[in-house]
Amino acid sequence: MAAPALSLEGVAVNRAEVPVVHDVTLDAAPGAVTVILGANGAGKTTLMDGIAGLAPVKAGSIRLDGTAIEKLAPYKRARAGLGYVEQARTTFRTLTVEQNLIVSQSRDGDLDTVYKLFPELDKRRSLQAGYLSGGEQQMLVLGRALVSAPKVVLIDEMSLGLAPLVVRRLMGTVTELAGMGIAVVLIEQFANLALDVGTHVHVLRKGGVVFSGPCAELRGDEQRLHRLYFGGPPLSASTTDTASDAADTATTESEPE
Ligand SMILES: Nc1ncnc2c1ncn2[C@@H]1O[C@H](COP(=O)(O)OP(=O)(O)OP(=O)(O)O)[C@@H](O)[C@H]1O
Repeated sequence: MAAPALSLEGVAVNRAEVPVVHDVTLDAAPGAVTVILGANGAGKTTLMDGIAGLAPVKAGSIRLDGTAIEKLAPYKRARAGLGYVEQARTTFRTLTVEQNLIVSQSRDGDLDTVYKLFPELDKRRSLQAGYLSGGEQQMLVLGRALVSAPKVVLIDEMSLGLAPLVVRRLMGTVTELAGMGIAVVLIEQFANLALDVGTHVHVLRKGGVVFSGPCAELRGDEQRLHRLYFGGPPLSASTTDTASDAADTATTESEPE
């Protein structure tokens, strides 16, 4: 694997003084999609907020291209190359599509790349963002992350409330972002869609990582995913053995306390 663009070691994140995420260690490689899965309330958004500086990191280290960022203000993390596509799908509704992109643009950011990726936005450059459809707004949010010329993009539940066709279209875009050399970290409610575009996956339960391994190992295995999300009796030895044999990189699976 290439040297990680984003590297977390022993990270703990609080919400309103309450410990939510604990001891998370993971890497995200440039040019790859790293998937974070877990049930509602597992701590996925809290982890993303911790990485972006919107929730306090109480322990551990977060490195972006080798530089520690866990103590930096959110805007400094953004400047260092961290893009964050939040669940809230925020745009400046009264600004045009183009103005929305310009306010997020960094010196190295390129609007043409966004318009090429999203011809829908190209056609609506002069339209106020508030008039865009849900899918187009999500494209604009992704576009805003892209014009900041990021090394890493965190994407939190971009499919929320969107039609399946639009979600598939956006998943294709995620692959294209990785193709540009960006390290993408993807949280997604539709686990199988995420596992299709991802290379590595980490499953969170009760704020801790209970599985880390190749996406291929969990793809299509609803039973195993369900057990990882919610706990339960261990799978039969033969099932576990087969899955482990298929893995081409290290897999770890553990139970939270
Ligand atoms: N601002 C907050 N103050 C206190 N507790 C919070 C706050 N935000 C989230 N939590 C709690 O932290 C835990 C993790 O929430 P989080 O949103 O990170 O989970 P998630 O895995 O992203 O869930 P979902 O898939 O539903 O978005 C939950 O128990 C939640 O109630």
